Amino acid sequence: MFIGGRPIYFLTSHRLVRALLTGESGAFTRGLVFEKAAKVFGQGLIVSDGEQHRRNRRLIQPAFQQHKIEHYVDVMRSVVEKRAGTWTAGQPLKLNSETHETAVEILTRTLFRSDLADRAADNVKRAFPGIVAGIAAQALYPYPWMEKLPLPVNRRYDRSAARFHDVVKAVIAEQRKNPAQDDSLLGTLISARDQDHALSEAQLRDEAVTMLIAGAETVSTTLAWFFHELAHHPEVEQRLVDELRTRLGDRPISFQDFRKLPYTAAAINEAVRLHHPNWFLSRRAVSAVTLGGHRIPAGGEVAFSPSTMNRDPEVFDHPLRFDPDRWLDGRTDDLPRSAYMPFGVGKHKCVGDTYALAELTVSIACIARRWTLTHQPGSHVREVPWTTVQPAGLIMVAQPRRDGS
Ligand code: HEM
Repeated sequence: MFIGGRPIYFLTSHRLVRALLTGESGAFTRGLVFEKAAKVFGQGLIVSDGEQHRRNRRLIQPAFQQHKIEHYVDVMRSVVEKRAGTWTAGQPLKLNSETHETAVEILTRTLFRSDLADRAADNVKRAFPGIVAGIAAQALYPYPWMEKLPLPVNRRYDRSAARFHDVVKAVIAEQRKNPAQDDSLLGTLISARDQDHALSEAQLRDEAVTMLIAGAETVSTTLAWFFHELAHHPEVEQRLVDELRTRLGDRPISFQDFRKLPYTAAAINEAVRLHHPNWFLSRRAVSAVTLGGHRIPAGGEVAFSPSTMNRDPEVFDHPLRFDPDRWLDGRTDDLPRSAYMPFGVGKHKCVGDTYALAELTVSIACIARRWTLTHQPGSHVREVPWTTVQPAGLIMVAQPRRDGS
């Protein structure tokens, strides 16, 4: 395929994608998609490469250790319960907006110190739409000079990115004054040291912005698709709610409960498979390389689509069917390692994978025990590839769940 006259080598084989991501096939850097987003991500993990990436990744990883996630789970639960507590019976909900606002709120409240999170959350939410539209539009421009045109989408992107950076910078300055006793994600990044190397102020800003954007878009769309599927599969919903009720009773969910919820975990895994948020990821060849029998020149762009790979009929039977049991009844036990890589592999594997699964589990447990969500009559849901694959037109109606239903 071609974008802006530039050839893109599109991989459809999961084995080749694994070889690409693990470096087995030769050396690759981040490539087109990520470079386009550097205006907002700066040199954050998702954009950087080489020694800088390796060093920063080592410093950032501890912020996602289990004991940290256990603490974030309490924050996640209180945010979701508060948000779902504002819904009223029969209220139509633009579900993707609901899940997005909730995800942004969770990220700001886990990332920033609690006394600074409120103001930051409001400003971050306001800047988000302009950033998301800007990233998506500029990634699709056929020619780089189009980014400089005074188009409304470009101007709004610049303004929103500047606002986003200012908010994050102000919080960092505040939190750096008093790093002791700071158990927020940013606090962990501020205190992180590796042979006396610490993250600079600009690096802290880039990493915080990266977490906010990479973390909110992915989880929120997955969650919206999850409830879309649940509404179409009442038998799955019933088993899920039964499991949540039997294993949790009326008590609030904690990190320790996760392993007691195998059916919930399988349903989440199935939603991530069927509705993977990333439809287009890329790399660039450092030097000429042969991949799947094709020669890719130095500088050649190579792309792949997790959304499409996860629907490969050679890997998954009835790939378009939402079927959590496929993860429980042995059908997927012998999949090759490369066949299902929802969080990627290799040095750029998702740093927030455990965080993401925790957030999905907590959100589902809090919402599904309290509400039944059904599609608003007449609503027509479509997949729209944007920064993630969006569920356009997803309007759902909330009804309080009755005992036994
Ligand atoms: C359902 C949720 C999520 C999915 C499916 C997902 C998926 C992925 C994938 C496939 C990659 C690798 C991209 C590549 O190789 O080019 C990635 C990277 C990344 N993700 Fe996630 N992600 C999710 C949630 C999150 C969350 C919640 C955060 C942060 C709190 C996060 C932060 C990142 C970062 C920073 C990277 C870049 C890591 C690096 O390059 O070292 N993600 N994610």
